Amino acid sequence: MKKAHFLRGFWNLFHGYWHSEEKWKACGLLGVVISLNFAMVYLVVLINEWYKDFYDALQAYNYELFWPLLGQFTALALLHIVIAVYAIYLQQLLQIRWRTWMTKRYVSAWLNGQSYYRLQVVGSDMDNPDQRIQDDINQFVSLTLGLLVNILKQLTTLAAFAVVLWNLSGVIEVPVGSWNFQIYGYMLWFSLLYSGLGTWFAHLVGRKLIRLNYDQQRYEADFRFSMTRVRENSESIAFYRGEDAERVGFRERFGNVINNFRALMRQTKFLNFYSNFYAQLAIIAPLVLAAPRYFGGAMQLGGLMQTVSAFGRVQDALSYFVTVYDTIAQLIAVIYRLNGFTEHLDEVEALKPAVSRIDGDREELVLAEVAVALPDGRQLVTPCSLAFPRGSRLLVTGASGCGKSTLLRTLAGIWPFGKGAMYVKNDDKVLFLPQRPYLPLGTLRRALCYPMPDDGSITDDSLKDVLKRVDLAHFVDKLDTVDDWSRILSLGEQQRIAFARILITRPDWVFLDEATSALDEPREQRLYELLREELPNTGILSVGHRGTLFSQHEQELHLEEGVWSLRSIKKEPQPAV
Ligand SMILES: Nc1ncnc2c1ncn2[C@@H]1O[C@H](COP(=O)(O)OP(=O)(O)OP(=O)(O)O)[C@@H](O)[C@H]1O
Repeated sequence: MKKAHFLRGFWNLFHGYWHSEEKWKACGLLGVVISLNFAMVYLVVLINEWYKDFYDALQAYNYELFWPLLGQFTALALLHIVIAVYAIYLQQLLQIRWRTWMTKRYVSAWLNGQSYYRLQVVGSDMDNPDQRIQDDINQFVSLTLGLLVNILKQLTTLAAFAVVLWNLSGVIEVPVGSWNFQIYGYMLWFSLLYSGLGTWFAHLVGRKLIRLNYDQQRYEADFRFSMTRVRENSESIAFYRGEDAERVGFRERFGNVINNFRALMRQTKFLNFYSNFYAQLAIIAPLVLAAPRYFGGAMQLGGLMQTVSAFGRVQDALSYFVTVYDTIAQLIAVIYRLNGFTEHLDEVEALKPAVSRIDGDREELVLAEVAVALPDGRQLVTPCSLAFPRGSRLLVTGASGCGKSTLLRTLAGIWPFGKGAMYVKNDDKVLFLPQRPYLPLGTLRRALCYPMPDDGSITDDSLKDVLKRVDLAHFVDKLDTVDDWSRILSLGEQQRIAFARILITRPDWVFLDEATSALDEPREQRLYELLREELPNTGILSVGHRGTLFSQHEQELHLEEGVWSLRSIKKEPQPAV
């Protein structure tokens, strides 16, 4: 990612929370966290001064100062402990608030306008939205806050100890030929040079980690996702005895995880060699540099110890960017992924529904020039204009793959390719039933009421009554049983639950996409008759292949190679009983 892209990407993700309704609380909390960190730096400066007094007292065998100085240290250390604990606690508090805010935003963007579905339709869901929301937001918030607070803390440390080091360094004379150069604050210059070079080398070694970290997360998520799919489709795979095929898939995906991790290990090894070497060298460097002044008598033991400690602090502060390289690499990868996800969400959000619902005062449902296309622009159904009176029944037929389900998706407003309008009466309820009903996790009551909340607004008696009507009387005592109902109920039973939902919702129009495909024919007939008795004014549009469906409908909309035709269905005379 280019630097400008990275900065823009960072800003896109960062600024929202800090301009939100929570901004004042967030700024207040951040202010306290930063102040506590500054206080810690101040205490470390005091401890550094204490070093001088303490070692000078030791060198002078001054026992009278020994205990008071230890007492002073204890007080400083205790204060430091309390501040350090609260600095982290409050930083975590800010982190959880920020994460909550961002997660809410992303979850609602993902759910709004059926983006979760559209991402799949346009093929952009390859990159695991669940991981973006659950893991990447968390990482973004914790890494950003950590970096922000630490950078400020290290800069303050640098400034404070640069002054200390400058004052302690004195002057060193460097003979060059016949000249004697006097260098003021030479220890400070040396530590700046040392860390500057260190950071640059770390960049050379560490930059490959950015891409590798990004890929690692992606490969891990793909591997996890492939296993989730096996769990979700366990029965089909077990019937096919598809274990070997799955094993091959797992091996490939896990192979990607491992190969990338090996590359990551190699690169991290180089970086670790380098950063450890760098850190060890930083221990002896100040001793070597201060030695001439100490042995020359210009500095006491206290001064030497204070110098070593101050050099270490300046060193730590400057080399923060060396040790933190890995974190920055991770943050860049997270920013890259989250921005990619945001862009995909924006793209699908910009896709308007192909067919818009227009509310009016007509008593019928009217399709005006409804045409359906595929994502690549090919036309699937040519423009179609029809009117259905309230309570009428239309059967959509046609060869497999001709576009029946896609026509229903278009009318439901979830398919973004095509055009036209659907006119319905104000506030008419329209319900769409897919072939495989979705049953949420939880109680049977919740599955039955879905997508309405199971808040008790529908009485137990009416739920039980509906269950009996759709031939699920044996489940009436299980309304409050929590389970994965899509695993327990057969597909036919799930389809009967979906019919039960129609009776509960009482829509004005219902669109059924092969919603009885798993039922035996007598049951299918009974359910359609039940709808006729209970909801005589509800218009029904069904998609299906079965011949038995004809007797339940009045008209047939036949699709053939994108062209539609409408005909009435003649009722066969009923045999005399
Ligand atoms: N997301 C998509 N991207 C590209 N093509 C798609 C997509 N979804 C569906 N199609 C194509 O659209 C065509 C119509 O599919 P659709 O599911 O509407 O057929 P159908 O008539 O309902 O078939 P069936 O009777 O087998 O259920 C198919 O050729 C299918 O491959």
